[in-house]
Amino acid sequence: MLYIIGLGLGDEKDITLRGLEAVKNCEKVYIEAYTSLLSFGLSSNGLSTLEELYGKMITLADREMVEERADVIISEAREFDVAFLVVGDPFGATTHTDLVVRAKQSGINVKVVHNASVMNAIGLCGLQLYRYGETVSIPFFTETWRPDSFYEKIQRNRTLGLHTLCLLDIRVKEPTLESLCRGRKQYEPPRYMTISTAIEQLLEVEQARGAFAYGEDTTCVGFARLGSEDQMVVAGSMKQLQAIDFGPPLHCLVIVGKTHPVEDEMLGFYTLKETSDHALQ
Ligand SMILES: C[S@@+](CC[C@H](N)C(=O)[O-])C[C@H]1O[C@@H](n2cnc3c(N)ncnc32)[C@H](O)[C@@H]1O
Repeated sequence: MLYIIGLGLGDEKDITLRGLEAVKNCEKVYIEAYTSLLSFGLSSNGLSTLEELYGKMITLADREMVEERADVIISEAREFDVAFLVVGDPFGATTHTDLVVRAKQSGINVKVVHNASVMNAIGLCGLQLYRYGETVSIPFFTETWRPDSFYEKIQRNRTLGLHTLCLLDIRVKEPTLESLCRGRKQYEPPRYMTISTAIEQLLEVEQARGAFAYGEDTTCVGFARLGSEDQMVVAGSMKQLQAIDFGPPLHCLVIVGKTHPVEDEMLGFYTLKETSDHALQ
């Protein structure tokens, strides 16, 4: 059996009882470490916190292992129970659907244990799930690669009066060119996009496209470290949020569409006038 288990968003305490029971019964435990991040990170310290709690060794699975060597995980699951842990919910990132499909096609039983995902945590600012449009991803721009397909999607959402959840890029562990040339894979440290960078890129694209999908004065909500003790939620214009230091990752951003009066009341609790305490729960 292959168990795909969501860990929630905060720390080691957010696993469900159902998930914990499954992990404890599995012979091998993998953790996926490239689509999200627990508040304590997945450094060796973070990993040993989890290992201690589960009473199991955990194998850190990078993108290459999950996407190119999924058959190893699947063939192990043919022999014994395997747990594959995902921060957030297993289906909060498209990539894990592929693992489920491949396992099922190989005749392996798959059991999914759900947990909180960024997709439901954003509701805490009072914007209602059914008033959200299509979610977009904002990738890191480079000198030569500045993809902007998110622009039309945001424009469409805003024309319909809908809110847009923007997921911000995570660049994890690319081997440096130099290390590859020397024949030894050495990885770059991960990069996590901040709200400030996301807004800078969004405004750059608006300036280039000029269709007034949004602008400096558009109301947004910035979220940092949702689910952790020091989570931060602030509502304000793009320009205002760009100037705020939201601290360590992960961050995401919502571009607010047309609001219902109840949404306005809730958003009021997070607007910038009361910034003495951003870490509203
Ligand atoms: C692929 S998505 C979500 C994956 C995760 N499995 C889930 O269900 O939440 C990853 C993106 O969601 C956002 N995100 C995830 N967790 C977050 C958190 N705790 N606080 C703020 N943003 C978060 C970030 O923008 C991050 O790059």
